[in-house]
Amino acid sequence: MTRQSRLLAIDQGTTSTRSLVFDAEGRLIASAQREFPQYYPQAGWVDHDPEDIWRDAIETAREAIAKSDAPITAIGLANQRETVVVWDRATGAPIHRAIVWQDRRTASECERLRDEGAEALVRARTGLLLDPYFSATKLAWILDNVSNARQQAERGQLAFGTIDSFLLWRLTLGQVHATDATNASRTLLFDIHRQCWDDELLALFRIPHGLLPSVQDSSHFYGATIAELFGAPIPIAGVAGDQHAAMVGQACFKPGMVKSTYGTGCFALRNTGAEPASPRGGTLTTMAYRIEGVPTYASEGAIFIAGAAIKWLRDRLGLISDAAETSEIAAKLPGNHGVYMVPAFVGLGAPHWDPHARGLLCGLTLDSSAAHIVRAALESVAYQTFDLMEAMTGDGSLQAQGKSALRIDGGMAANDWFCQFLADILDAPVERPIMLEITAHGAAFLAGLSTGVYPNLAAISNVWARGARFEPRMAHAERERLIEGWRDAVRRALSSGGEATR
Ligand SMILES: Nc1ncnc2c1ncn2[C@@H]1O[C@H](COP(=O)(O)OP(=O)(O)O)[C@@H](O)[C@H]1O
Ligand SMILES: O=P(O)(O)OC[C@H](O)CO
Repeated sequence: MTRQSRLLAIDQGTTSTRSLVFDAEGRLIASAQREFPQYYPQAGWVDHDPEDIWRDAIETAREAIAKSDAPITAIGLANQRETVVVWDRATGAPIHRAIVWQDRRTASECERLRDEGAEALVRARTGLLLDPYFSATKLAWILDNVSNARQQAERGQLAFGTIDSFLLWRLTLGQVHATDATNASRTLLFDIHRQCWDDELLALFRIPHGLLPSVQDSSHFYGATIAELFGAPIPIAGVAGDQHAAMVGQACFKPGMVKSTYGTGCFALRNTGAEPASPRGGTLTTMAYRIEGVPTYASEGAIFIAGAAIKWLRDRLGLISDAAETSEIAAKLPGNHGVYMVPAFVGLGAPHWDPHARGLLCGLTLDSSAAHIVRAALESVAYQTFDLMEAMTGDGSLQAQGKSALRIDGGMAANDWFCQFLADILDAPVERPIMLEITAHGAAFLAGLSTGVYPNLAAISNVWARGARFEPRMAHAERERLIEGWRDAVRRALSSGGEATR
């Protein structure tokens, strides 16, 4: 291990962009972060301005590099997944705002394709479902709705990418048009078994092949940044979708290991090894990571709203002024008083996959207070995780997977009350690493792996360090009662009147 190595991770998330410098022992040396605007042009639509993302990526990277005590060995990128950017190859200018993973504008197109019987093909090739969450229908929407876009795409004048591809293009001034296998696996266009773009899927979604980036390993030399950006070229040596980077950051390298990341949404991934698991109960089959050409697969449960519910309490309801207050507010209550929140603000993801579900608060009485609503928001994220585990294992327990602890990270993992409640509801221990910036850590690890900072995955496992462990301590009957109350609330929120759609 090279002692003076410094790895820069750029973690481009849904609500903020941050750059962090780590040393080879995994210590955080420097960081910088910016929140950026969210655009909601219509109900259920969510856009980002790619220029905001580019500006923040560069500014935070420059700031972190300036604070670093040694030169940067390599850069790793982690990014919000599925979000679509289309840009002009000649100018690098986006032709439309980025359409964000949370955006539901293509729900009816997905329903049309499902009615035509396309879901079996999609499920078999990609491990995913026909849901507006994924990239393909968003990309087709841009081609169909921006004047001349389809013609330009067919003439090879445009490029498509998830956020990683767009940043790679800009960092290398158009020399690199690439993505990694984890990001590709979220587009609905990539065959996860053959590890290539799939012509039948491209035809189904009407996507010209010439738009697509090349697909590389997650740990790979992608190219070097142009010298003008950071004073000297720096190799870009790792790329992964943020949830996959978190798998690496949590050192979930053995089959059966599970991590759950609580940022804007919550994404639980279980390593299934060299073979893709058959999807069950509304979970997805996806890549964990791809290293030296060898794919490692994962089962995934995706919850669209986790920390975003806490942000909503702060920004829209004004019930709190800081997310961190929620831990103490919830802890002061003896119970939830029968109040539940189903934060289906953008529909429900796994295991229900109901884009038309909408959020609700229920069980309110004249006794209910703001504190009950705050607690209900925190509780909802734990119940949703239980639903994911249940979908993955059949009974909600982590023990059923032969592993006893769930490794968690992301903004909400800082909340002790939430961590304890999660352990109680899952009836399993929850482990939180010392380093909560696990996504960025994973991106740095991937860059360090391809530049010789780490010889192998075992060296990365050695860097992972547990910060806290929460043991389940809730009585069985209480847990059952709470989960039953949650199930009742979810039935009310589903658009199909209580039946899970898949
Ligand atoms: N102490 C806390 N308790 C509950 N939620 C929190 C806490 N701190 C941050 N959050 C929530 O976590 C989210 C930020 O986490 P982060 O991992 O930075 O998200 P992202 O990468 O999606 O932008 C925000 O939605 C915020 O509301
Ligand atoms: O920005 P995050 O951390 O909420 O992650 C977003 C996911 O990648 C969407 O699939």
